[in-house]
Amino acid sequence: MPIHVKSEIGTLKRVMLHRPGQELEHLVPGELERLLFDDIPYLRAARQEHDVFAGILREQGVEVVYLEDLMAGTLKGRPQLRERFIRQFIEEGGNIAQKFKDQLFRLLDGIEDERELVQKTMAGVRMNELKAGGHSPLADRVRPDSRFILDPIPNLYFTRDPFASIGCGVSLNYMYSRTRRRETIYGSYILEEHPDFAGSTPFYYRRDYPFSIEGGDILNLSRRVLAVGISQRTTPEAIELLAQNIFGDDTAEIETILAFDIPSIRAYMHLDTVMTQIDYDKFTVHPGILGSLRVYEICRGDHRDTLNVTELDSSLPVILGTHLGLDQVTMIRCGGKDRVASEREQWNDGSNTLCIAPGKVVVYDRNYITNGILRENGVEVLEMPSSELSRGRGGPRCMSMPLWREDV
Ligand SMILES: NC(=[NH2+])NCCC[C@H](N)C(=O)O
Repeated sequence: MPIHVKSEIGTLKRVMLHRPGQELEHLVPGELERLLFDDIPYLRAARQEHDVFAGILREQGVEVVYLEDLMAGTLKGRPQLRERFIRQFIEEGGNIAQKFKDQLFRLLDGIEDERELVQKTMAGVRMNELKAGGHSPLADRVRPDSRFILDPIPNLYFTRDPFASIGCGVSLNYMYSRTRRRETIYGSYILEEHPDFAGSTPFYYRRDYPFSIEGGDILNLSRRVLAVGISQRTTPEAIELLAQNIFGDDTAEIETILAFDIPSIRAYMHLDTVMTQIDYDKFTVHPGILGSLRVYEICRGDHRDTLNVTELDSSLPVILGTHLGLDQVTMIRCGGKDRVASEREQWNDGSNTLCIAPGKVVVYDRNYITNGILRENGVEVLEMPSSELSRGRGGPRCMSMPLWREDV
């Protein structure tokens, strides 16, 4: 089995990352909001930070695989698949891409090396790269060279979101924003065509389903319990479909899905932006969600495809404790008691820790107050530099997709 993730904390053995590329250099001020960035990271420094991240993981015995390499490996030596990929990519690239689809195809197909081809699809294609001319004489004058024929995909370094490992299967997601939808094309080719994955991975969600769901909302609490955020990105309808598919798969061990209804705002974005598990009995949490959080328990219904849903009325630590079989669960507040620190560190993903073994996490160095509190609670904290990567509003958990964790 190529995927095996039955907890949030089991020793991490294999993880998928994406090293930020040219797509970040294609961010421009007028497009930041649409492309879900708050600033333009300095690519060189962002890559250095990312390499430190990968280095920390390797030092801890984790095998790091890169999205771009898996994708290139999928296409290698398969001209028909390669052609299908390019055509699909252009097809889903929006209206302007349709207008220039033949030129785009020639440009992309002309890139021989698979890895370079994949990186080019990520980076986007500008008007002045096409030798065309004359097709949009008015638009060309109004919006010259800087215009993108194929948009860049700058959020790719958040590999957590387009697909999510659940047990031995995956949820291949339908993304909330148009700007992130093509990210899941890579996942679909890798999972369906790469020799290491093809044929052995059950899908619990598919990218052509109509309701949005993103990996940052999916937490593997234990082999039997999955937590999913209802958020800006993930709809309750998507969670119902996910639940039906999981419960319909006899090989899946999950018996309960907890749906956490978190406020639908950008600062909270995904469940993992406000809560992550860091040890058997410890979680980080943004205090902002504690008051108003509603939690629903979803189990198999009495008939095929039906679901039983109950609203739980206990507090968050009690709910987590009950479902993990623990007497007590410690919730560590991001930023501690200081409200300013807690809002600031939450904004910079202080709660978004990547747990690589029980009680051992990778975090951003800039969230020094939260990191100090984690240490006081006996957690081993491995810090990575974070000036540039944090500008994309995601932390170490968002930047990693575990493929294999040891069982706990
Ligand atoms: N799992 C996460 N929290 N991912 C963070 C993704 C950040 C990205 N800029 C977005 O808005 O989609």
